[in-house]
Amino acid sequence: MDYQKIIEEVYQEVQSENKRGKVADYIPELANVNPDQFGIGLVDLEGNVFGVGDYEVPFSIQSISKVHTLVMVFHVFKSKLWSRVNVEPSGNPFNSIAQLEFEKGVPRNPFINAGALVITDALCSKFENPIEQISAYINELSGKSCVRINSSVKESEKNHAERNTALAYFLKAYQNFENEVDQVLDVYFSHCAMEMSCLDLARSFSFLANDGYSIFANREIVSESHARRINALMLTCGFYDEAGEFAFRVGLPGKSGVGGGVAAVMPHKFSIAVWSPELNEKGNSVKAIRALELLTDKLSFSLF
Ligand SMILES: NC(=O)CC[C@H](N)C(=O)O
Repeated sequence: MDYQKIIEEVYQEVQSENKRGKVADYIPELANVNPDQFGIGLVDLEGNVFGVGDYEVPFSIQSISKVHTLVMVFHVFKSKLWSRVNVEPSGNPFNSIAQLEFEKGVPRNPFINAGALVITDALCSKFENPIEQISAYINELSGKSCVRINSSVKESEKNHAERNTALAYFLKAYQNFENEVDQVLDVYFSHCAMEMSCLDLARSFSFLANDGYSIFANREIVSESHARRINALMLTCGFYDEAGEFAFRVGLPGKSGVGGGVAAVMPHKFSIAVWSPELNEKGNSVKAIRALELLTDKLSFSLF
């Protein structure tokens, strides 16, 4: 399979269609990125890498980091975690407050903000220095030291943290939050403000395409059955209230972030990350989703 040729074709087609969206500005620092950037990085299970466009430019991974933090806790907490977070698609925006109250403080899934805050809280209970642990973990998955926390993005989000702070206090009111709200939010904003390139991000997701074994870390990260469950969660919940649409159009487990990135896996074949900062109204990258749709069309396979 000539992945390089295929992603170059996809890149050209998406560029010529030039579908536009709007860069996230509720985190003001994110609005300062050049909206024309666009990159695709793909890694196969032998470790061959393929890339086109801005695939080596670091960008803000935002909610894609929720997959890494979930994996860290999945391993440690096993089934106990699932009394604190559900595994159902939310059908609501990622920062919905109404749904959390309606469901009595148990978030729908680990990828909406409320669920990710529970996961980050669990990491704070487990580790003395969670930020360092998360960075080291992602570096290990990528097989190199590539994670950098952009402190301007972190501070920018901290200064506009009303909704996430409200979600954290709601969780605390329902006794689903063990640590101090400010401490957990600081760790959460830090992992959202991590920057990586498409290529390094694709490397960090490779184990999910490979039954849990990372060829970059040279070890089993999670068991084969856990890898299947994490992929199921990405397929059903990875794109918030657009998860159905992504499964319909693309058909791969994946996760988006408001920095404009999408990471996805084709089990037993490859992992891929696509980045373009302009978003649709659901907070997902317009060009990244289109690129993945064209890719699975050209490959004539997806999960289905
Ligand atoms: N969907 C996202 O990428 C949201 C992440 C962002 N840091 C937030 O908490 O709002």
